[in-house]
Amino acid sequence: MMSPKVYSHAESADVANAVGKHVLKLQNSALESGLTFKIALSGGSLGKVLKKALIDNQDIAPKVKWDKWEVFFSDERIVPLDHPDSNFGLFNEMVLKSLPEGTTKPKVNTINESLLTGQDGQASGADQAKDIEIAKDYQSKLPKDHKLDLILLGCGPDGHTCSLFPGHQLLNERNELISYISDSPKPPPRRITFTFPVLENAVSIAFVAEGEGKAPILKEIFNDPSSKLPSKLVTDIKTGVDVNWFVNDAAINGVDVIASKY
Ligand SMILES: O=C1O[C@H](COP(=O)(O)O)[C@@H](O)[C@H](O)[C@H]1O
Repeated sequence: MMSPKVYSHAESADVANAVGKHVLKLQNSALESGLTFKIALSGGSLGKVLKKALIDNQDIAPKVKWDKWEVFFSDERIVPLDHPDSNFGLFNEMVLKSLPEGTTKPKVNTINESLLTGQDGQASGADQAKDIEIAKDYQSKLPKDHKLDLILLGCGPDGHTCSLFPGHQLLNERNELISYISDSPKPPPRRITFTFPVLENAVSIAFVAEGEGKAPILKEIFNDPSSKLPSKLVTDIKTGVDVNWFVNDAAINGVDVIASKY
């Protein structure tokens, strides 16, 4: 089993710089042996980090080979793509819309909007059959070997990652690569998410977590070997995935972990 590496910096800009350098490293290594770089993104606070790392950082931005990227989402909310809750929408607003004119856009795999029900897809009387169809459709977009070069993850204050929540039955899902969830404790309730078989098959996984608000959950993840939090279970994946954490100093204050600079 590879042990997770933790990279910590005091400032947010330095965390973003470290994330950007890691993305470039994985991008370049993927393109040495293949035609595309397959990366999965998350929502939440990651959007701002991606903008700082891939758009604003002038050392990194010119080295991103957007035309060779194939983008997936580690989880997505069942809402239209321009809805404020959409993880694609966040990436679009923060990153895609900021790409310099003339840049060839990456191939971005979104949920199939035509399968949404109700005005915003979250209408009461939600259609479970449709959610299953949306998950299956998204699963069909994954690479055949369901191998992603890099999965960027967040860690919620409750320890959730992707849309895998503490104690939820989806933590045990082994048959589907993409599952739907209709009872997410964090709104919106209807989502789709990667399951463990996809996470376990990645080349590399990188968590990004910042702020003192994340310190209590990082304490549990790193100080309590018996923790069953989703982010802990992913950190401890034993299939040879290279797992890294990119944090700021405030997030690991009091956490029993040896961190280095990237
Ligand atoms: O709901 C979600 O939350 C997690 C964590 O978000 P953060 O803002 O605490 O970083 C995110 O990774 C996931 O993609 C999103 O759907």
